Amino acid sequence: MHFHVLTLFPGLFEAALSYGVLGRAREQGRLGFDFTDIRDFSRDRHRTVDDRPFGGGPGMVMQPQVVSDAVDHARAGMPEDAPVIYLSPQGASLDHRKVAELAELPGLTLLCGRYEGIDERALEGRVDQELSVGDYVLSGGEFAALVVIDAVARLQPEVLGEPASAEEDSFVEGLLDCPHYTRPQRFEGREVPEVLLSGDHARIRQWRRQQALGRTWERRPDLLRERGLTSRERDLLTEYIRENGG
Ligand SMILES: Nc1nonc1C(=O)N[C@@H]1CC[C@H](O)C1
Repeated sequence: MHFHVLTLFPGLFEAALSYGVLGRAREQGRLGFDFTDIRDFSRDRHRTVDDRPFGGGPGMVMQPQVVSDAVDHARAGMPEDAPVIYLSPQGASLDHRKVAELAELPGLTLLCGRYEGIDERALEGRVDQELSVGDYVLSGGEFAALVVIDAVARLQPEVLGEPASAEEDSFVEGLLDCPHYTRPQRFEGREVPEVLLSGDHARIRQWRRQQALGRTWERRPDLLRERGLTSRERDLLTEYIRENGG
């Protein structure tokens, strides 16, 4: 999968995408990245990219011509059906369903704003989707773009060492993840749940599913309401609630 990032700070991405599974996938050619400095498309000798907002008010707005030309440059090198996505609080909420949808695409062009944002005419003329990583305001779209890249890239085949782990992540089944343990068996007086030491894989699978159901019920009941439960899951959750004094 190929990503083209449009930003005023291309250097910010180099280090962030050089570590862990993403760094390895990049080295192995399983993920491709291009970074374009939006400022390269300014037409004045001061390389200006922003200006004061019409109607007054605080802050600055990114100019439509600079942004539009930068998007055109990026789009020319991307597959036809690679959407241009603008990161902004005004966008649709990024969730697992949206991530899974984006992961099916041949590529993504990610447009990162700064200041108060980008002139609306550039967005109307060049942007396919607006996405928000949360209901708060960041200083730029770059960290939001990194969230999208990480979440989408890890769903690509062979990016994760063990593909199964992507399937078992939180939200894949609309549930939060179960708790995880490693050595030592006893830490500060706390034991690893006996079932995980049993070697009984069917029992372990059931316990993990029950823990995921229970934690989702306790911490994110909204996800359960949205997802619904099979009768088997309902039985597991009922037993969890009984055993955990819910
Ligand atoms: N929340 C978010 N999800 O995606 N992007 C944001 C976000 O806060 N963007 C900033 C708003 C103005 C500045 O230009 C960049």
